[in-house]
Amino acid sequence: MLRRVACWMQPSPACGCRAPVLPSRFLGTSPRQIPMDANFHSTSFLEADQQRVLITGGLGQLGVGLANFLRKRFGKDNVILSDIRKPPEHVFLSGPFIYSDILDYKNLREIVVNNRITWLFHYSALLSAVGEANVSLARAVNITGLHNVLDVAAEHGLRLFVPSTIGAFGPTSPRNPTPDLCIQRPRTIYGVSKVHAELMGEYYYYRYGLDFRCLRYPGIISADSQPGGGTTDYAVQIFHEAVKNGRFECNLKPDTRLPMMYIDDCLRATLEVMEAPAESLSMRTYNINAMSFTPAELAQEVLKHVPEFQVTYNVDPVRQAIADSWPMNFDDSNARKDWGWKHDIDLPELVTTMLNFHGSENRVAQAN
Ligand SMILES: NC(=O)C1=CN([C@@H]2O[C@H](COP(=O)(O)OP(=O)(O)OC[C@H]3O[C@@H](n4cnc5c(N)ncnc54)[C@H](O)[C@@H]3O)[C@@H](O)[C@H]2O)C=CC1
Ligand SMILES: CC(=O)[C@H](N)C(=O)O
Repeated sequence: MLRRVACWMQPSPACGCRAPVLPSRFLGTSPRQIPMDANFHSTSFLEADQQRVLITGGLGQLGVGLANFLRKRFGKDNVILSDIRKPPEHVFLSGPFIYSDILDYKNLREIVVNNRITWLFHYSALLSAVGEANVSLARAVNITGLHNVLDVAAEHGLRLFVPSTIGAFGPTSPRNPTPDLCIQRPRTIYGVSKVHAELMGEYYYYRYGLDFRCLRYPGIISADSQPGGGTTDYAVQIFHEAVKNGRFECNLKPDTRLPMMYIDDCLRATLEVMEAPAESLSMRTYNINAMSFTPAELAQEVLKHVPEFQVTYNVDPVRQAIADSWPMNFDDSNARKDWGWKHDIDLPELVTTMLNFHGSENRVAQAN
């Protein structure tokens, strides 16, 4: 018995004992358990080169950008965006879109089978602030939904990417900097569900051989998509308001320091870790980082381009309490060492890029 348990505690089944079996719900109506090496989902070598990708929760801040990015790599028709919301026309016309509710296991399985999916990027989630406003929904989507995704991925031999977050740490974690491995006792349902995702993914890797890969993202800043209800949202909204109104009311205190990243770096990191050779990964979950700033520092940088810009502060106590428990700086040295992670965009380039985007949008809007 002890020998069997020890087998799935090792990353590779080198000990010569039986391959691990899949959890029982993989078997549909059959009571039998099928060994993982049964190979009933085998693909030819040629097919294995051409990934077929599914993105869940793809209509949020990050999913459409990820789809565009992956379509350049794998071809438009090989990347399917999915969500429970109705896509805007430009997204619907830009490539395959499908309805997928991650709480519906059979629907998820049908999509994976019918589309011969090989890689799954699991983006569906309720973020930190909306999660606190609706804990039971956050628990369902972020935890039960994850279980469905893990099972489908393990059953069909998918490579699975699940993003985690700086929010997976809490007030008892070291905050400046926060290493990959340390105490994780988050105080939000979002953070708790992400720690759960990290641990379950790692467990499925050791137990069932699931190729689970996970990055802890900092707050992500994007120009052409809106944030979905998080604590770091201010760092996206500030640019829109600076260009449109010349002023911004910030819901965090001026000295609240958080790790942040421009979306292009985030999406590149995501593809890089998915393409990294398995032997280069010493862990299944990595911190990634680019920059770290406070609202006051960000406002100062914006002021260099918009001299009349004014910031006021009207602190949201829920978001402030969350931010005060999160990392201030993120230690991503393992990602840099293992698979060569390197960010491109620092604060000055971020501000120029964001203001240029919103400036040109504004000029187009005024001209029309
Ligand atoms: N945006 C950020 O700053 C960061 C994001 N992340 C993670 O990256 C992922 C993507 O983030 P965002 O795009 O910002 O999130 P978002 O909140 O903007 O989008 C999440 C999407 O999930 C969908 N969704 C909700 N319930 C669903 C269900 N039952 N079935 C299928 N889809 C459902 C929503 O309709 C929404 O389009 C999330 O897992 C998030 O935790 C991690 C750290 C930072
Ligand atoms: C950092 C995140 O995970 C997200 N943007 C949030 O603020 O909830």
